[in-house]
Amino acid sequence: MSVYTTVERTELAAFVADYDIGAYVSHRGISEGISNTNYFLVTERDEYVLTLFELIGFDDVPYYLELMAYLAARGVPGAHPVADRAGSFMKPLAGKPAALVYKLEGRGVSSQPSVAQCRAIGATLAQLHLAGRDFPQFRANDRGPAWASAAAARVLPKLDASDAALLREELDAQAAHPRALLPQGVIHADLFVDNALFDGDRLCGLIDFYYACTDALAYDLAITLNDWCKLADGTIDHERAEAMVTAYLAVRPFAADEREAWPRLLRAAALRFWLSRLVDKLFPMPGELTYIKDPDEYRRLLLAHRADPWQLG
Ligand SMILES: Nc1ncnc2c1ncn2[C@@H]1O[C@H](COP(=O)(O)OP(=O)(O)OP(=O)(O)O)[C@@H](O)[C@H]1O
Ligand SMILES: N[C@@H](CCO)C(=O)O
Repeated sequence: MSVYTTVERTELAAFVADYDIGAYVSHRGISEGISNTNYFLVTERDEYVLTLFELIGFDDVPYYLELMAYLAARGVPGAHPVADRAGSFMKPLAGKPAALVYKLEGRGVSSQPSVAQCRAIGATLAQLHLAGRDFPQFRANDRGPAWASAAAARVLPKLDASDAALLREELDAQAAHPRALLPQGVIHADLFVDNALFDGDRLCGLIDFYYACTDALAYDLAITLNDWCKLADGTIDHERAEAMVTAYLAVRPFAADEREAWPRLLRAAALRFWLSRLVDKLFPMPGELTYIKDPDEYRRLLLAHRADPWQLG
């Protein structure tokens, strides 16, 4: 359920009147999604998604919306925010930061996407990285190395000896090769299967840019690959993975240092979600909107990448 803030018809009709999008017709809550309140909104002119940000503050929301507009203007298929008559993408609604984006066609894909879908995501991620190169704003990764050390300090006392050793070893291995030295740019940072809409094998667009930041570009491909290409047993489906990487590299070839770092980046990406899921599981926040996903999925993936490093030829 993802309607945390209820908005009444009259309130929304007044909100819509600040935009040049035709008069309010109807709205209904969207059940998918975890962090924000989302509604489908119909006006006399078109259909939109209205998001009320539950966990992101007024100061932070504009970065994401301006990035989404910037990427969409450069042809990256994805959610495109709508500006109000004053030119702003964000407006307060029910005391929360809120935004309208154009509704994309398509629907979410299954947890085991097709090879063609993986290829489309690889190519589009590379396109996003190229399009974002000159985006003028910088945002540090909230889930970067400093966060990882702090998160590890919290969870380590609660892990068994073997998991604690794995976590310590992996953090040390990653710290010895800082990703900050690799080519940097805007990354999506959470391009999981639930953040892309497809019509069959045709990609309609990317959504949920709310972890986007500046970080190593190749790391973003590693995050994406881990989710799109993982099998239920925690190993990687090589056919899907090859398709995604080949499609990415055809648009944006890796530099030599990215190729060398690749096996380590796959581990870094697995570590990041193992850690965030561990924190959510071990320190559930009463009343907080956290849906707990299985940390073990990512521990298994980390172990698989350590046992079978993928060296790019
Ligand atoms: N631009 C869009 N066009 C069509 N549908 C959208 C769009 N944006 C969001 N949706 C729909 O709304 C659902 C929830 O969106 P989203 O995943 O961004 O939720 P969230 O709560 O903001 O994020 P998260 O799930 O990461 O916490 C999506 O699964 C999708 O069905
Ligand atoms: N994609 C994340 C949750 C939302 O960021 C995960 O699966 O752990």
